[in-house]
Amino acid sequence: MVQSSLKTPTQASSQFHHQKKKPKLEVCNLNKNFNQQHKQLAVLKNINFQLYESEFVCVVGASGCGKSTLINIIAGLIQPTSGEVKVDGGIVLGPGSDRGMVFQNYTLYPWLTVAGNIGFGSRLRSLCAKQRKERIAYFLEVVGLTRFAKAYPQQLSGGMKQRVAIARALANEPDVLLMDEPFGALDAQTKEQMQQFLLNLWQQTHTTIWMITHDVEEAVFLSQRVFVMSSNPGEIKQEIAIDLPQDRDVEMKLTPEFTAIKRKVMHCLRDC
Ligand SMILES: Nc1ncnc2c1ncn2[C@@H]1O[C@H](COP(=O)(O)OP(=O)(O)OP(=O)(O)O)[C@@H](O)[C@H]1O
Repeated sequence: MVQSSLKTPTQASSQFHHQKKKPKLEVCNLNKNFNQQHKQLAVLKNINFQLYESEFVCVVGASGCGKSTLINIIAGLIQPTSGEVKVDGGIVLGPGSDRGMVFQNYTLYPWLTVAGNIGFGSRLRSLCAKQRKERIAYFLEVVGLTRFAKAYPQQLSGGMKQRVAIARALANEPDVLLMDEPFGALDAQTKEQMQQFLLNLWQQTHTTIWMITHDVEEAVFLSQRVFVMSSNPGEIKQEIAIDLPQDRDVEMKLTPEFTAIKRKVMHCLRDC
């Protein structure tokens, strides 16, 4: 049942406190070189990190530092030059339904309705019709789009499309949700609404999330840890713990505590 796989905030936060055991996602000694003009370009160098169950981690770094290359390797879309990625201890050899993906540019299927898009994942398609219908209905409700179940993507706003993309990824119950600048194409107001939406969703489901963003404020607002990447080659230069209460709303962005952490991340980025 869908409901049983989602945790109440209380269950989720108690789980969060004894999480530091087995990583959900692990990246070990990872390097990636590309051939550019007959030379080997080292794009990623010695990337190592662990992501634990129910964590929300954001990655920031200058354009071209290798963030997309890294997420594509974790997704299994490209192979590393050396090193490995593990999900729940198993080595990633290619794309898989254990990793959900949400990209900046809405990757919905235009010929499917909202409900059809949400029900598209391979884990969902393996369910019987009744269970599948229930799960689609549940996730339509979670993202507030029940009324739009029969609409097509072209009839939706940018924020709604991204909510469908997030619902589609979550409905497939991935072990890790990978997001590549999911709100990068949205206007400032919609982006802020979507940040709050994602945070509320994470507080309900406590899905393990690894997200790339260019927006330092967004990274601090959403995550518990921020990885700052340097360029040429791309390395994780620093990991900054976001020591803010778990219950967050946009007003928090105006507090001195929030501003102090944001400044720390920005300085770290500048020094990279
Ligand atoms: N297939 C490829 N072949 C050769 N070089 C590549 C390839 N893909 C990426 N690169 C190079 O790797 C580097 C990192 O690119 P990547 O897209 O991962 O950076 P990024 O941090 O995601 O950038 P942005 O924030 O602008 O999206 C760049 O110098 C890019 O030119």
